[in-house]
Amino acid sequence: MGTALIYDEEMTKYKLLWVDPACKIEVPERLTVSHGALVRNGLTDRCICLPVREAVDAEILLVHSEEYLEAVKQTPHMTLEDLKEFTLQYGDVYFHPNIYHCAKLAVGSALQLVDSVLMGKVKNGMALVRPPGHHSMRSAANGFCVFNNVAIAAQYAKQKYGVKRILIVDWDIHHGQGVQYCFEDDPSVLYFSWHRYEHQKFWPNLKDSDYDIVGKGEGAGFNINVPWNKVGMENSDYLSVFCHVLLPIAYEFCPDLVLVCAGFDSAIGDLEGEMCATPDIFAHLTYLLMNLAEGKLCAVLEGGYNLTSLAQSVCQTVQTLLGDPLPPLTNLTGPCRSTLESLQCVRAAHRQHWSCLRHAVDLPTFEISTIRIKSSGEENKDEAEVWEEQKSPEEKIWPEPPKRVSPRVCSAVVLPDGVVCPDACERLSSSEDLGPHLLTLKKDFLKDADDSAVTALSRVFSLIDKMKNNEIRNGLALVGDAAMTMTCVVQHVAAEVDSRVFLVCVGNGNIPGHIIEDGKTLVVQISGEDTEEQGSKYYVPVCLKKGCTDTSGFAQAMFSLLLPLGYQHNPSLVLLVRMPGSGVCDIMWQQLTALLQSFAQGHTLVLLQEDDKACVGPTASILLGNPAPPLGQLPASLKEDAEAVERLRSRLQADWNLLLATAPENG
Ligand SMILES: NCCCNCCCCCC(O)(O)C(F)(F)F
Ligand SMILES: [Zn+2]
Repeated sequence: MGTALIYDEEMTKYKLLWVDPACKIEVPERLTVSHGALVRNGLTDRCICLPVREAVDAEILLVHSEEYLEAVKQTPHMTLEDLKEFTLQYGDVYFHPNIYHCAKLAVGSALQLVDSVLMGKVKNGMALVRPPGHHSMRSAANGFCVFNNVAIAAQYAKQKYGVKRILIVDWDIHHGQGVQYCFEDDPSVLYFSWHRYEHQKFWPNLKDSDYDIVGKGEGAGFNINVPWNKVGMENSDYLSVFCHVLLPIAYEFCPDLVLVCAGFDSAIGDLEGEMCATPDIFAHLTYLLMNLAEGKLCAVLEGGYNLTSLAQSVCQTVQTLLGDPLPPLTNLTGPCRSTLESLQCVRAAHRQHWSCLRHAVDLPTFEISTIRIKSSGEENKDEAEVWEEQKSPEEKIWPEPPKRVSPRVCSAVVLPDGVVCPDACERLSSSEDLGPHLLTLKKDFLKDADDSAVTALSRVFSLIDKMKNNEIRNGLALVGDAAMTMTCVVQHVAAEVDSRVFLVCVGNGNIPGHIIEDGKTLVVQISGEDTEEQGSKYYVPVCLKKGCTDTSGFAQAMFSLLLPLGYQHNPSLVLLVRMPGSGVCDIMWQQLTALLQSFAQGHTLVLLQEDDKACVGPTASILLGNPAPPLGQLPASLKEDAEAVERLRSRLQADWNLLLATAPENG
């Protein structure tokens, strides 16, 4: 199944007709440059382009009041003066004779996208729309928004398809208060938003946007606000919020559909957001959401005002939806202090609502956001602050996101004769010669191994060589001795200068010390064996009381340990080994295999032990880019497991600061 793209140039046919500094950034070119970039990068040809349609009244009334809809209906016939008059009743928004038509198309585009995903015609998609939607409320336009495209899409999905749980992720730099108000008492819609807040000093200046607003009544816990109290946030900040807040809760919630308020004013270069995250971060944010709801993800454009970073971010998002390998994220320096304070506060506010947070170390709730803004007048600001505001933020520059090339072959496999090669995988031909390096290895490691083991190892090595040359994206090998093969592979790869291996070992089995000491190989071992005391900076033994059968403990280790470590290690190869008798369930194994494709541009080598040949099919399915099945709503993990993971994180976070989720006590 493909990726839908919905766009129509009709939605460029309205603009600001008078002087209004607050609205002048919302221009038609936002859509034309975004779509133009997709065309130029050959991405529109790879998508399924769906036609737009106008939303009908009944669909708009899923969220908005009749009186508001009636009022907006009058705008096409208004004179310029009437339009100005009409606009005055709302904030930071403008009307135009054609905006009602475009607003219906924007809603209709979102609904077309939901239809095509939920009817199984496409696997995911993006709608490039204007006017945006997430600020508009039941009876009010606001913040360039007329109808709440994504909120209507959520209600529509519930009503028409009986969707039980919907996750809305709003990565626009502004708080989508319209979405929050629409679902604040609704436990079937989990709304997550991060937004520039600066202790309520930033638009829309609402106390309702703070971290302690968690939803009401039945909806308590289903509204997550992550305030950015400083500008200049980077990729590390965004990733740490995904790893330590959004993903654990989202997996516990287990949505049937994911909607994204895809605003790109949170990217570098945008004068509204003033953040420093680069466009390629959206490739990762999109990917991290694609293993929820079996990949049913609908992204709808919201904001984004720097036409260069907007176009690049849109392309990064669509390329990920199409299944292209993710770009490497370099120099992740870890979250800043302000982010840690926000993380700490949000996790504290939601602890009582989500079991994944229940055992988090005791979290004092910072009073950071109770620093109320002094009375809004200038008189309280010292001249430095006033000057600061008047100084225009300097022109940001950033590198063009790297090209993301899909190798000719996605998945290559090495299987013993008699084991069927899964569809769409390429079996490595047995003609591969025994590389020279092997003969030395044979002496060192394989002296007593039989020829079939040596042959299998030579083929595994050629899988690695093909990944290095980007001839294949990933590989899977069914071998006689997974542990021995693992050791040889690490040895082989570590011998190369700029190689770094991320070894994830599921199940019991000892990891030879010598493969860890050079700092090029980071090992995370998830098992039921208590090997904690042997931990080091590069060897992270996660031991789960009930072993790998415990999905909650396993999932928690995945998000709060494995993801941050993997991002910070930034490997050139991911080696995923399933030890015999690990007890890990297939779905968890598939989720892990999927998640690890965030690293090394998808160059994952999976090693399975021969008697695990039943895992070949399910593993290959994920390596081929199919979404992992849902884990189901996750119960609380065992207290001692959660505490064990927390102890590991606190031991490791000095070396790996993406693990941090609380602000250090000292000043
Ligand atoms: N310096 C100009 C002040 C502008 N204040 C209003 C900002 C509205 C943001 C709208 C948006 O980006 O959130 C949307 F996604 F809805 F388009
Ligand atoms: Zn915005």
